Amino acid sequence: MADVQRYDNYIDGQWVGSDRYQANTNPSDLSDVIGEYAQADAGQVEQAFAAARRAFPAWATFGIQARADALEKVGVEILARREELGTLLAREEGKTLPEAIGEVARAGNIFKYFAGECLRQAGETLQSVRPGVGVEVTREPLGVIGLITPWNFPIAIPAWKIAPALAFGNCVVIKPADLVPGCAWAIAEIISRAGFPAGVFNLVMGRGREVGEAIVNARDVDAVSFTGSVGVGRGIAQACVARGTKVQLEMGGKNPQIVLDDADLKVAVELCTQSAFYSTGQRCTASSRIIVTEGIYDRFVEAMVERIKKIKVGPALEQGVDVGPVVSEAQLEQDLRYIEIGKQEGARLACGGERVKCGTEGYFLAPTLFVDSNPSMRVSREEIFGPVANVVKVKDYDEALAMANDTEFGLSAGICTTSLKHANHFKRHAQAGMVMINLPTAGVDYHVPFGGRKGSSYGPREQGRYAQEFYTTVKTTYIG
Ligand SMILES: NC(=O)C1=CN([C@@H]2O[C@H](COP(=O)(O)OP(=O)(O)OC[C@H]3O[C@@H](n4cnc5c(N)ncnc54)[C@H](OP(=O)(O)O)[C@@H]3O)[C@@H](O)[C@H]2O)C=CC1
Ligand SMILES: O=C(O)CCC(=O)C(=O)O
Repeated sequence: MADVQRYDNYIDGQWVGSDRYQANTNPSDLSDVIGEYAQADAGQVEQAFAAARRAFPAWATFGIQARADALEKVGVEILARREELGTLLAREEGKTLPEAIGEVARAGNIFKYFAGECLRQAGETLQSVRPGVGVEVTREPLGVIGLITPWNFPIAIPAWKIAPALAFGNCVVIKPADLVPGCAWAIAEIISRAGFPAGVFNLVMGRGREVGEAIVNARDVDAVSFTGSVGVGRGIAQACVARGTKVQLEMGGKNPQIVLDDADLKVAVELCTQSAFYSTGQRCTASSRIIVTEGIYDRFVEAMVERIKKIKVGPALEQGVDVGPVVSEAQLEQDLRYIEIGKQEGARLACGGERVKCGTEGYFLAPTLFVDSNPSMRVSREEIFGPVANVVKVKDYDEALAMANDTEFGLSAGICTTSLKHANHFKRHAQAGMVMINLPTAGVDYHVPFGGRKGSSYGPREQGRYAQEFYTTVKTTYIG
């Protein structure tokens, strides 16, 4: 471990070391240590907030051209380094290299998009109901924002929280997931050279129980944006609401993917494979709940199993690999536990279910499909967050729709059909924040709203111009 590089926190424009460092390990090859990353303590989190608070008044009124230029610079550099950063992402998280490069490109484009948003901020001018009085409605930054991000999108999710926060004039303290600090550190390093004043952006790495909680409970935090598990998200919401701190949560999903009798079978199989297994199923938009009408059910299951057998599982950086490893031992244990639960509940295991041996020691799991499941099984109701999906047979569209909506979540919902009538009806009646017609439930654009209903999300949407709802506050001015 002698030549493993150490990476520090970034506070008030300085790289700050720690007495504790955590190894960042490659889930495709446990002998590969990417680096050692500083673990912040509560004192450093406090310093980061104090620096952000000091920087806020000047940043809030910084010229919009200079703000846009700095964000544009970050986006351009991320895009220029997409292969290098994609390799880092694939190493630390386990996405395949093409997926990882795609995610890096998404992050670069997000910074460029929000560079443009700096210049597009607009208000409204109205007449007052009182003669001779004018009314203006404008938006202002909130102050200092705490950002807590998960491991499954190590660069895109930090980007889609950092970029709007800074674009709209806020200062930031971010804690990335301890499993994958490398990409967030790389963003911080780029930001450190892009022209932002000291204290505007701060990176504090470490465990959620320590650094995450210190962010949520910081005296100086004006708002918290979180993506991760339902349990942690709800705890953060309670702490924030108790203090009147604005909060935004993106959490789990149990996204339904309906396949109707009239679907194009090839299209249906391909998009269900994408939804369930690509990115190792580790997406809150993944679909592990495939609902199929009885006329196509047998043909669908047979074709799906054939397709899954062609999926190549292996190290994320190996050419031709479709599905990389599970991110960690804990997540692998969770996936295997659900596979056992599915078997005990009486779902039929059509393929997968076991670990896969590759040339390196890593957390490889075969894409797993349960069939003949029923909707009350835990594998049909609970988020697994791995390459594990199950298929349920229904009579017709009406039953499929009712089953799709019968969940505590509401992030993404998909339908595969050639019927315009059913597609239109589903678009209107699916209880989800995002609806996909003849497309996988996962895989979203960066310039349009992202978020869900029910237990999946809380607070305003992320991404695109809708991001301003969370990152700004509205002021109404009356002019006599
Ligand atoms: N919706 C989504 O996009 C995601 C959903 N999940 C779901 O969550 C499950 C568990 O994954 P996991 O990584 O443990 O998710 P967590 O919710 O634990 O982690 C998300 C982020 O929150 C931090 N965190 C953890 N505990 C606290 C806390 N008490 N206060 C403040 N921040 C905290 C984590 O820190 P750290 O991990 O560094 O300790 C991480 O940065 C998955 O199996 C999946 O079902 C997971 C990831 C993304
Ligand atoms: O499907 C996508 O493109 C985004 C998914 C996502 O944001 C998540 O899993 O947290």
